[in-house]
Amino acid sequence: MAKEVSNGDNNVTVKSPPEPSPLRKARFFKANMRILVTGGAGFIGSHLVDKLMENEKNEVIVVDNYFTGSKDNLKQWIGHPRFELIRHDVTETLLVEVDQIYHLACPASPIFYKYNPVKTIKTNVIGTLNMLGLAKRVGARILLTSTSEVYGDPLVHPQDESYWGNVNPIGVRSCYDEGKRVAETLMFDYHRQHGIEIRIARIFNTYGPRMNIDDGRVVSNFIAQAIRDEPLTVQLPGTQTRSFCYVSDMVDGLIRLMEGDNTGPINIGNPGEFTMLELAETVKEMINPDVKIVTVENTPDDPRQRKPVITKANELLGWEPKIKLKEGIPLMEEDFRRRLAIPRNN
Ligand SMILES: NC(=O)c1ccc[n+]([C@@H]2O[C@H](COP(=O)([O-])OP(=O)(O)OC[C@H]3O[C@@H](n4cnc5c(N)ncnc54)[C@H](O)[C@@H]3O)[C@@H](O)[C@H]2O)c1
Ligand SMILES: O=c1ccn([C@@H]2O[C@H](COP(=O)(O)OP(=O)(O)O[C@H]3OC[C@@H](O)[C@H](O)[C@H]3O)[C@@H](O)[C@H]2O)c(=O)[nH]1
Repeated sequence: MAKEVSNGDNNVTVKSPPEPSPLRKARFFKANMRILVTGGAGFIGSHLVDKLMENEKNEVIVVDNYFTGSKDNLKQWIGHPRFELIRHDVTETLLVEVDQIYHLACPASPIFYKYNPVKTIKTNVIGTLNMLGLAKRVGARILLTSTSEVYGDPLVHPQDESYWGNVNPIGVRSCYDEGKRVAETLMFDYHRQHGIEIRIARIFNTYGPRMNIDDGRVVSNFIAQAIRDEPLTVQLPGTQTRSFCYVSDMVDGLIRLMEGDNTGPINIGNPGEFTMLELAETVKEMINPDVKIVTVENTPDDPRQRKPVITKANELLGWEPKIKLKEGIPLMEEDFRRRLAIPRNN
């Protein structure tokens, strides 16, 4: 039977999704939602797990290969009766019975995704194919954490979801940004061809506690450098911009998207836009006014500007970010100081 599903802009007719497990309708079945989080041992994934575990009706299964994630991020849940942790690589098939899949597994920091680009693109393509196959078999709804990197080095500013992007298909970032673009394509093909219930979030730069200290992304770099009294390394020209979203706002947006009726893609990010020099100045002023700011060489294809239009998230999900950069930095500083064992002097 055909069903109308909205992608926010226009309605497309798709097949009904596969039937969910009969257990969901069983009379004596405990009304738990079984939720799979791939990449759940990572930065955003572990915060998402914390939020999902707050609901006593949720059972959460995390699969992760620990490439950039860590069991430490989930230590409060290990041994909990509603929680399960599986070491698994999403490029291999997975057989579990679940109702929802949050598919996050993929290295996100440029230094990590460029480390083994063939593995990164396999994770994005084969990994997403495997998770869609699982969603089809068990009738689960699946959410993909896509990225603002699908807009490449954008020629349109700020970026809304109708922009198709300006991406180098053969560059050093392509394993990630083209990988995510194919992952989005696979999501829509499974949706149209097999009626899978899909959700696509285009995440803009997100920061917060629990990021790897040596993750390599700009906010974690600057905060760790300021705490260690090392120069803040602004990559040239320094006028390139990003828009930074605090992780609790991100998790709220992802859950709203999963629970809502729209397939997306929907931008989730904080429209507050900063140059990298401004970010360095802010971190210096807030954490260590004596620290030096130096400029260093950049890497190829670094996007020159990025800022989300979040009208869709606002209107369709009732979502907007709450935490400003100047409120988020101290929360991250506290976490980094604890992990680095470097207390504030004053
Ligand atoms: N943080 C951001 O700014 C941002 C922006 C846009 C999109 N995203 C997307 O959000 C998701 C999470 O990002 P994050 O910042 O938490 O990164 P992260 O590196 O902290 O987390 C990624 C997790 O995926 C796991 N993983 C990687 N490859 C895997 C594989 N083949 N099989 C199983 N697990 C695997 C890692 O071990 C890690 O735990 C990613 O899909 C990323 O592309 C993040
Ligand atoms: O030490 C640093 C690190 C980075 N930078 C600059 O900071 C900007 C942001 O770089 P990051 O490495 O934090 O992240 P990018 O925005 O390039 O990519 C990110 O985009 C969104 C997600 O999909 C991923 O988390 C990641 O790919 C770049 O312009 C980079 O040149 C510095 O100036 N100094």
